[in-house]
Amino acid sequence: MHSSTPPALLQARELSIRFGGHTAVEAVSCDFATGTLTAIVGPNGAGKTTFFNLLSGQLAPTSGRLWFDGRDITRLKAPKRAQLGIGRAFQLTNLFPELTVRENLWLAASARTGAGFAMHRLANSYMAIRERVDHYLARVSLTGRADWLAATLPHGDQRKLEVGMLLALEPRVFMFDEPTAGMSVDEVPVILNLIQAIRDERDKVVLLVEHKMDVVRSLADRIIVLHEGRLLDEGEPEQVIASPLVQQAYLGEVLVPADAGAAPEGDSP
Ligand SMILES: Nc1ncnc2c1ncn2[C@@H]1O[C@H](COP(=O)(O)OP(=O)(O)OP(=O)(O)O)[C@@H](O)[C@H]1O
Repeated sequence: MHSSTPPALLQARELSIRFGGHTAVEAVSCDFATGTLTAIVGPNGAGKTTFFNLLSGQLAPTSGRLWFDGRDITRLKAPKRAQLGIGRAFQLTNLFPELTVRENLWLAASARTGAGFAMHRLANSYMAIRERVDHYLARVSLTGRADWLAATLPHGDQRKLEVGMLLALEPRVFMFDEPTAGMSVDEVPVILNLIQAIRDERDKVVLLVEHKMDVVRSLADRIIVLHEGRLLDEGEPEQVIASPLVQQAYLGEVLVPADAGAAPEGDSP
């Protein structure tokens, strides 16, 4: 009856969603344990974004169940899941362009507190939020631009602000959807370092949808591969990427670098 390891923080069980006659995600079951960074990969149209939407609550499954911290959250909508601690960075849609960087972070930081109307509690809460905003401003290297309107930031800084807002929400599950998409080469390491730092804290679940295999290799402890809506394989990145089944699913998309030195089949000495 008693298992030695605690159950994973987030557990998907037989999650499926159909759009009309098309099953975009089919009976996907997997666990996401605290302290791990899982990359969700797969060819175009494999169901990665749809699966992410099922986890964050943007979509409700046709069948299956989702558990968070022992609670069945299958029917909870995205805002409620966010409140429980499932935070997702969207591609810039979470920013308020007419507010400053500091104000954006303030909104995220204050979303976690419920100070009520008692003055002393409000003052304490105000000071705590101010401290957190300063902390997250520094963490995403935006202290010097705290008073800029979000709309006027360069693209890379907007992405940093978005990660900062996610950090300020202090979730237990961090979801990143192609976090470096559209960023210039010199901006990419800043975002990757931030994600790596979250991963290295080892007390969060980090989920990443990512096409770039070098990013996956450098960050992920584990990969899950979706193909035609199904879970094709899961495990350690190098092992999964090298699997013939996964290679075949990508139908010629290059997953293994040219220097991997794979000999043709049947070419044994
Ligand atoms: N709202 C929807 N209505 C109908 N079909 C949809 C809907 N959303 C997704 N699909 C279909 O479900 C399948 C999976 O799409 P999804 O966007 O999740 O794939 P993906 O792996 O994220 O692809 P990509 O890597 O190209 O972003 C696709 O065939 C897509 O056309």
